Amino acid sequence: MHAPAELHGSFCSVCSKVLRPQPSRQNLQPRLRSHQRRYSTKQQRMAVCPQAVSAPEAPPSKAPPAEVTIRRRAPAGSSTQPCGQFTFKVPQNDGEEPQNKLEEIVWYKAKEIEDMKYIMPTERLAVMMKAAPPPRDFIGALKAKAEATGRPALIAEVKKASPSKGVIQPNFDPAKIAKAYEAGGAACISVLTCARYFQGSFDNLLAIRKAGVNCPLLCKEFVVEAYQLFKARACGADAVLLIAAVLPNKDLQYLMRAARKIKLQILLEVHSIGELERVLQLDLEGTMLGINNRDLQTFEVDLDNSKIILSSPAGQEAQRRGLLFAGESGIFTPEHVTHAQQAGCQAILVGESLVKESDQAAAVRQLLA
Ligand SMILES: O=C(O)c1ccccc1NCC(=O)[C@H](O)[C@H](O)COP(=O)(O)O
Repeated sequence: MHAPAELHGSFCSVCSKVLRPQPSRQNLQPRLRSHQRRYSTKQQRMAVCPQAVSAPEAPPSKAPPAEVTIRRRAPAGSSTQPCGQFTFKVPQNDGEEPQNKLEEIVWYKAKEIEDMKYIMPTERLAVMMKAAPPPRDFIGALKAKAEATGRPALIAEVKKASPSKGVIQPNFDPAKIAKAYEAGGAACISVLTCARYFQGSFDNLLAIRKAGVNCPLLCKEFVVEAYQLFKARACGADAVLLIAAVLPNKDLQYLMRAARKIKLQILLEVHSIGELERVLQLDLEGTMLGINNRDLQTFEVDLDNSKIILSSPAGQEAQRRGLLFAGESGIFTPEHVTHAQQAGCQAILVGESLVKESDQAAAVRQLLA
């Protein structure tokens, strides 16, 4: 099978976007601005992207709302990267340390994706994707459950370990856990696929889908490239997580379009008002929003985060537009579920409090009581 037309072409090794040959000066501006955001000095930008040498500086945009910036790391190895008609010089940032855990994870992803592509080139993945079972309506399942029960619908997470808690469930059988969640009344299942930081895997996604779990599946990954979307769909995912703190709007827009092409729905995660304001500028078709109560830099959980964000003008605007919200992280009790509901969430995403129990079906029933 051929990848969708838009996905043909070479990826820029610096910003992971598809590069089209000979862009006009006008089309160059958004990409330039994205590089300018990532590399603070002109000197750094020129080292990274030769286009920046010949093109004029982008005009300063309106002051952005305060939000987390995760820097993208250049691939290790050669100082030049061939990329279609272009050759990019990449900074040799050996010895530079990530500023926080999220940045560390995102930097590691570049290397991980390189290895994944070596093991399974995109062409083979495309064949596997074609053979995958048809996608199910993730957002529809949440809406239907919330309407039927009058309570937030549950996305129950298959999560063995996390950077903040270490191993949460040593007795980890992903398909068994997913079946228990379904039996307990979960509307959807989230599957962490990140191996290094969560001891997850894409094989877990595949195993859960093959075990006959009917709930739609979310691939919980730190997506920075379209390759990961193909992998998610090939392994039976119905939706995929995109994190606003990790991706600037240009990258989000591109990945969202790529996801729609392969019929993956999107859970777009924000954790600040600034991020919500920013993502509301995007085309959000086939997308629901998640509000993470966990600060992904400090790991601190504040259940009021959903309320603060949803009661802001941007939160009100999103609700007027009929967008579905999930409250994520730190939900342990039925009172916490009510708290999320009162904040305006029609769904909740819960991992630790359910997965650590030996009877996960009972844990789901108790949480939703
Ligand atoms: O869970 C973490 O420690 C973590 C650290 C860094 C980035 C992401 C992290 N978690 C991903 C999630 O968003 C949670 O797994 C999910 O919201 C469920 O949270 P919880 O119910 O608190 O397990």
